[in-house]
Amino acid sequence: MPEAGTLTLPAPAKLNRMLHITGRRDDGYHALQTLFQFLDHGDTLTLAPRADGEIRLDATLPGVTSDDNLILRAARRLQAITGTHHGAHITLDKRLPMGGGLGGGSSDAATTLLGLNRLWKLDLPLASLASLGLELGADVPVFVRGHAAWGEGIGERLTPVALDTPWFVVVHPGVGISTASVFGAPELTRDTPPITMARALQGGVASWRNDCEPTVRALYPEVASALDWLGTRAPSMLTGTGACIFARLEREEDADALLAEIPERWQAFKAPGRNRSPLHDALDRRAP
Ligand SMILES: C[C@@](CO)(OP(=O)(O)O)[C@H](O)COP(=O)(O)OP(=O)(O)OC[C@H]1O[C@@H](n2ccc(N)nc2=O)[C@H](O)[C@@H]1O
Ligand SMILES: Nc1ncnc2c1ncn2[C@@H]1O[C@H](COP(=O)(O)OP(=O)(O)O)[C@@H](O)[C@H]1O
Repeated sequence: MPEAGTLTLPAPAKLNRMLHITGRRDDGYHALQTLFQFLDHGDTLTLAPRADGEIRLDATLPGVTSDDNLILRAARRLQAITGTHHGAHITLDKRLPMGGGLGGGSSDAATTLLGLNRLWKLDLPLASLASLGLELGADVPVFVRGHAAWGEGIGERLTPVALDTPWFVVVHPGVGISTASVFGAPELTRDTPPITMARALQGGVASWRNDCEPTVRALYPEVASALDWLGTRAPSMLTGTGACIFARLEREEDADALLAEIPERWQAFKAPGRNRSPLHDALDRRAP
């Protein structure tokens, strides 16, 4: 039995159903236009109260010290800005590949912010948690808001949208890609003319593409061969700066059939798309 007051919450993955790079800001960050959608698949966090004000994290991630872990950074920031005397013991069940373009670290941070807001009875509004989250990473606000969204700026200017919700097969081609390395590549397309959200939505899935894809293909041949392989089975794309790619399928049976065919050297999973984050569904099910 979990301890009274303990919260077990999902930290879902995101997909970028399309991603355009429309420019570069003075601080070096890239201006994006993107459609974010959630998957019903991700990490799980367990948050238990601690009376002594300490924050402890049980999570060993390769290459990430506890102090760098976005979960601990999110918890400490929330403690600092609210001055709360509460503490927490946080456990992470990590399922999402790191640096996969699925936003796992950002989602963990958002689940920490919303979960501790609930556990510590802070009652901070989503807008405050989203701006706090943005300090931790460009992808955190969409996970805090919890709606599929048209994202602009560096992904923090969000307009909720309802996208099609097919099944996806997500393939990890086994290479790690750092977001900074893709955004730093000289050959990256950075001048896609901005479009309106209405045009992106009207164009529909056949018109959606990811501007990072040509650069990632060139730098990471294994991602290129996974995209070529998957693309012969179903419409497929890169998410974020990779390394994960995803195929879109109408039915779960189609996803199962495709999964059965994936070459053993690549990891893969299936999940349905969601326009509302499974995190927000879980919090609603546990009314305060
Ligand atoms: C590209 C996207 C699209 O959803 O996804 P991922 O592939 O990382 O999941 C995100 O915008 C990524 O967001 P996130 O992963 O939070 O990025 P951050 O940690 O804030 O940034 C890492 C580094 O990438 C570069 N960066 C990031 C975002 C951006 N719009 N322009 C950039 O130039 C910066 O050099 C930054 O220091
Ligand atoms: N809790 C966490 N989970 C995953 N990555 C984390 C976490 N905390 C910090 N990181 C760092 O953030 C980087 C980006 O992680 P992630 O969000 O999984 O990938 P992406 O931004 O490509 O979607 C990781 O490579 C890792 O160095």
